[in-house]
Amino acid sequence: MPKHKKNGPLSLQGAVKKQLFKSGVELPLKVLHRDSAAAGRGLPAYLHPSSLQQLLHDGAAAEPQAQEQQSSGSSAAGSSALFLQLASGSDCVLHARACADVAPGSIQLDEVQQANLRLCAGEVYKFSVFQHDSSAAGADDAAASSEEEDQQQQQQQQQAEQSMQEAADDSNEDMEDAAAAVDMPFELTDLDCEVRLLHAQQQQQQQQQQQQAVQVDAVALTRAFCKQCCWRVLAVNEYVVAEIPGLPPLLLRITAANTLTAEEQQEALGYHCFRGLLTPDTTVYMTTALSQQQQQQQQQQQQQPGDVADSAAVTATQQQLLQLSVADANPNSAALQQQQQQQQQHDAAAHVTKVTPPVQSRVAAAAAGVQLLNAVSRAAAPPATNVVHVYTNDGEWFPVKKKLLRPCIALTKAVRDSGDSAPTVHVDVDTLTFDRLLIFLEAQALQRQLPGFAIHYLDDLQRAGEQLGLRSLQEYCAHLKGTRQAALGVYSFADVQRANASGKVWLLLDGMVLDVGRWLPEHPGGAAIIPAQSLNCDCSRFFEMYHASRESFLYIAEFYIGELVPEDLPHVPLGGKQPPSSDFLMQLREYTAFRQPMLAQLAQRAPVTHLGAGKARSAAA
Ligand code: HEM
Repeated sequence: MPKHKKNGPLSLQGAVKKQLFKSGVELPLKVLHRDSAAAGRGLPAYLHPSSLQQLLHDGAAAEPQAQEQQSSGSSAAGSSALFLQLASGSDCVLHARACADVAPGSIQLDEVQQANLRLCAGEVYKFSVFQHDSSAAGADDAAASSEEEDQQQQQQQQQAEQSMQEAADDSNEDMEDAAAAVDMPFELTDLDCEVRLLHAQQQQQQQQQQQQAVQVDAVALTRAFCKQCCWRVLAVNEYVVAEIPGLPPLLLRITAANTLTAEEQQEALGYHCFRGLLTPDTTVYMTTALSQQQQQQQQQQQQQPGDVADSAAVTATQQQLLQLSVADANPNSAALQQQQQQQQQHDAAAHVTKVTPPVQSRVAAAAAGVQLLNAVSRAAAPPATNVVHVYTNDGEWFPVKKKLLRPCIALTKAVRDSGDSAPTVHVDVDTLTFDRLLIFLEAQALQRQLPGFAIHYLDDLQRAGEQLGLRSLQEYCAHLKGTRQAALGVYSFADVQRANASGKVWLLLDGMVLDVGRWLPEHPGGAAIIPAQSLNCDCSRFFEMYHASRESFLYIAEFYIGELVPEDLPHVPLGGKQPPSSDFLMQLREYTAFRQPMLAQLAQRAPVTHLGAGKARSAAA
């Protein structure tokens, strides 16, 4: 079971999701500037206690979701700390506290907070209480919570509260309260930060004269960062300014955030994490930032065959990463000692050279203004085998989870490929259309609201659906265009026989009519067996015999074109020597609940009393 089952990421195209998510009371607040260099870095946003109360309590008559927010926020009321976000939706989440010195109706933010939220001092913006939408977790996480999960969550929460207690010092008590305010919503497993000097240009000029970069101990930096940000919500591309005594201020940019482990990510569908809660269990990776000019130089170096060794060395520096848990911010912690021991063992085994990078690396780091010492690389991810590498007709490449592509029946072979490396397919679809197709697939897989594509994209999308055998997309586009024909029908046995005689391949499976013609070349059992054995009969028994797994059930919806008129059922010969088992039929019906609307319509219509060819056919959907 995924560790973060209920506390998954805010995922699926953050912007879209944020719009769907109603955020309760929206309070206009005027932004007041606070000089962080003078007041101290890493302080929360401050607002007047009355504003905080308004945010928490004015929404008494709000919608249920908003009320839920009130209750989650009310625990923060006592401690006068909470998480806020822009009402219009923002990735960055503010940790805010009440302060009587701030004028009512305003909020005091330092320059980093303003930059993160793209706000100008003196302007008025609407804010609301932030609440993590746990329903946005991956599809696999969408299931209702079982007792076991609840217990696990309680345990996790107790553990977290305990470690929170341990990690607490005077300066982060407020942050704990704020974390409690959103009921421990979504913990980060790991986070990547890119480091540079805050005042890079000025510093670089000085360094150029001195020909050296500022040397930063990655361990000390991580400790400082974690101490400042523990129990705060951090978002990708958010900036944090960290200070280490004796060094100029450092600017950290969050470059990646994950609430699932690498293995869990492999499994999860539609996982797009862009923010989460930093906890004592989060692993933080640090790397130096390369300036644009350096990146260009690096690319040029890589293009020159003779310089391969040099460019590799520069890349290695860029990849210098630090892995350190927040809990290890305490130098005496057992975890740190254990990790150091493990690291020593690992280094001895892997012959990792750290601390002193090669000369080229030092030059690269110097240009970025920072040289990280004691950096350790993130373990390389194993090659993914659960993806298909899809190349679009304009040369773009998408690694897509096999599970997500399953409804694309034209890709069945690739999806079912069980080789050691991920299969590659080329599709005659352009990048933008394929991107939209993926959004559709993801919404469909996660049972979310389907995206409302603009009318001018629909033709391309419909064609892409046809290309990839994605019927649901074809139908959806037709539906959006308002030209949807009666896609599903009620067919007589004679209709089916006639279709098969005309070269189509229509199967009858427990009363369902399935058009599998275009898919035959992709059928894992081969293209020949179905037409040879299963036309013009009920193929339920063959289906049961040949398909040991239930995977084949998952495809049926893609072929479903309607129902056989019930009166004809007794006249359809059975394929195979005996009828299908009742167990099989029960399972089949469980997997084909999509039939229900058609069956309900059939139950209401007047019975047909003869086998009149074509007469039974009626538009049903
Ligand atoms: C909508 C109709 C069908 C679908 C979606 C379908 C799907 C599949 C799938 C996914 C497999 C891979 C093995 C598995 O998952 O169990 C498979 C294998 C196979 N199918 Fe089908 N199938 C269909 C109809 C049929 C019919 C009607 C026949 C026979 C008349 C048939 C014969 C086979 C055979 C012989 C294999 C290979 C079994 C093996 O290697 O053990 N299939 N099919």
